[in-house]
Amino acid sequence: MTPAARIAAAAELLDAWREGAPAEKLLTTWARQNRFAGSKDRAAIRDHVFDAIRCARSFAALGGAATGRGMMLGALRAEGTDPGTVFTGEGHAPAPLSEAERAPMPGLADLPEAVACDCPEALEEMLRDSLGPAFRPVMDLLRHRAPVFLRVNLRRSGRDEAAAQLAGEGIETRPHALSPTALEVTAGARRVQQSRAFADGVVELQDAASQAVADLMPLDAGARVLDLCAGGGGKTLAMAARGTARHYAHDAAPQRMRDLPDRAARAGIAVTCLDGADLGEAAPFDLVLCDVPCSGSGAWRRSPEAKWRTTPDDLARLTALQAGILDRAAALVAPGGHLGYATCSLLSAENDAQVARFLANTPGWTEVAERRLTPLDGGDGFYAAVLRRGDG
Ligand SMILES: C[S@@+](CC[C@H](N)C(=O)[O-])C[C@H]1O[C@@H](n2cnc3c(N)ncnc32)[C@H](O)[C@@H]1O
Repeated sequence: MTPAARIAAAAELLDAWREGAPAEKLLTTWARQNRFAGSKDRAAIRDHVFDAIRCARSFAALGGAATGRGMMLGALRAEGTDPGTVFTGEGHAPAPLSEAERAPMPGLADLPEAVACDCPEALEEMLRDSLGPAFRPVMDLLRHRAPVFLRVNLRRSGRDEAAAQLAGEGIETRPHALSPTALEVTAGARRVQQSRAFADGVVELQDAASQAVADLMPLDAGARVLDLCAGGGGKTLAMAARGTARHYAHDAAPQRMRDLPDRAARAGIAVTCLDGADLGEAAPFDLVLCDVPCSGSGAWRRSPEAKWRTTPDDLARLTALQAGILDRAAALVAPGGHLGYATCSLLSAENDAQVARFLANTPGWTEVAERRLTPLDGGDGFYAAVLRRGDG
């Protein structure tokens, strides 16, 4: 496919996305229906679609229309390409520009701030309140792709040795300050999952800020640790690689943990998965981590659709769910033990306000650590707090 044909395909997919279809599903269906497209075409179209979703508001404004065509026009203008050189109507290129589309359009600097930085209207006030002076730089970063990070499994290798092994497989990395286990991939990211280092459990794909959250959790030798919202087990594996605690994982949707046994085996780690009925019997734990469901606003670079589709009602549902999980988790912690609370959200309502509510309503608990990370720190936005239960 020519570059212009890829843009035409992306514009059509973006129209369907604007109607509410999930981008991933649209891309899969498109690939199935257009078998002539090679892997490079599919990757380029995917990049166009996700880049445009990250910047949906500004690209539509720069392109003069909230349509797939408008967004791709805006994308070209944002990168300084004259859209007339692509929208030619030749071959499979998009139809030539209309007179209105050829008229001078505003530049990014002329747009209102919230449009220029692709802030969702529904959450603008909350984001401004939560981020304060970091609002604009954080929102600007969320318009771009996220870096790829690896977590080095210190049970298998040191960070420098892992970097050298990866370099031998054509994957260039550099250490990242967010965690002693974090490597940022600077070249060869697409090779990671086929690499020997990955197959042997030397490295896992994990955002550096997610690693920093796991680092914050207190793990004494022999401690019983429950990851209450384990999902795929990213935090469980990161914690378990650190020491000699005993690790348990649970998720309200157990199918989300289906890959955890294989990932744990690859990493040389023992994790016991518990269903809801087993939890009470296995309690109490010395540490319970609740990495709760949230808006995902800290990870909008990776999952940009949520930026436009999260409503204030969704947020109200999420904060109620988070409060319930925190209360339930607290009951599973042994006296003198710890409760970890984590989100990948930038919003106070899901973060410090949630912890403040818990502390105000639950006597006998104190906060012993807190970390707020935004993409300005390099990784995704994350919040983590560690609370200690009194001995009494
Ligand atoms: C943010 S994800 C966890 C990500 C995971 N800890 C990781 O690092 O890969 C939140 C998880 O919480 C689970 N969840 C939702 N409600 C829950 C509940 N009431 N109790 C336990 N888990 C719940 C979801 O199924 C989801 O897998």
